[in-house]
Amino acid sequence: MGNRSRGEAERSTARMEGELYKGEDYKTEFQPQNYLKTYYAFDSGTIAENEVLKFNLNNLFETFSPGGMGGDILIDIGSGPTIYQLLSACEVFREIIMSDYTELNLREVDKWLKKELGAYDWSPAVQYVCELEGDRSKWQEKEARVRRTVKRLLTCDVNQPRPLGSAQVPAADCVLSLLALECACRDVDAYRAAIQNLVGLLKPGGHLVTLVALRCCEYMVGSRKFFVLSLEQETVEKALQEAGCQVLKCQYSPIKYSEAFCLNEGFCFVVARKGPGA
Ligand SMILES: C[S@@+](CC[C@H](N)C(=O)[O-])C[C@H]1O[C@@H](n2cnc3c(N)ncnc32)[C@H](O)[C@@H]1O
Repeated sequence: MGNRSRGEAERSTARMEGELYKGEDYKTEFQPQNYLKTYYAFDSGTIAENEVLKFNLNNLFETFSPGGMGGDILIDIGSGPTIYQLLSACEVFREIIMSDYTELNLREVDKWLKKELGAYDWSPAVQYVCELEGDRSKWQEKEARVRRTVKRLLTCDVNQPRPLGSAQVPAADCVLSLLALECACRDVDAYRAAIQNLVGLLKPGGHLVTLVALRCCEYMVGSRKFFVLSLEQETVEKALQEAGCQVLKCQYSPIKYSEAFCLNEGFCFVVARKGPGA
């Protein structure tokens, strides 16, 4: 067995047979750099993944352009190692709180916030959003604005009634959660509960913004395969309504990731408003 332990050997055999990681596994098996390389290479990456990112950035731009939604506090839930989701929102919220299930993802974000050596280069995505806003040359100002606006990095678990645990966090004007709930929830009941947990973080009248990969069952991060809950657009809308929200927008696109990385059938980008009784 050379210098590999028996445990390691068993683990790698399990992987070859297609072990599906989920839940707690995120803390040990989800490698931020592999995730970024595969899904967020943008200019130098694969066409399908670029199209998904553009769909996402275009919708975020429409949602958070000046004159649209804005306010004091935005909480991003399941941020992962990424900051692209804040490029439009940073212009219209005073304070952004980011959060993820794993410390490693938060560390990766922190590297970028502090401009540390080895931090991910988001400049192609930043330039793309600046172009949508009308001036591609302002990308460094936007990066500075994201760095100024993100005030806290917290751990979270969407499966808990209080996803941010004991952290003292004011009720939010907006909760953003992109591509995270379908990874975190083991079944539709858990998904419904997670939506309610996120709605609980909002002020009445606040907005929940979410992007869902539809009919997805798994995705790759490096050599690790992760479970994804398969969701239909109707299931997403119904969960939001049951949680006391009014669905204001549900933008469907048939685009897919590259099959080698992720099996899904389309996406929906949803904006919902928390009702007074929720
Ligand atoms: C596919 S990534 C999405 C990351 C990022 N939001 C994006 O748009 O690329 C899924 C994220 O969900 C997080 N996650 C997994 N289980 C979770 C849980 N129980 N609560 C909150 N986040 C969780 C993972 O750590 C990971 O960062």
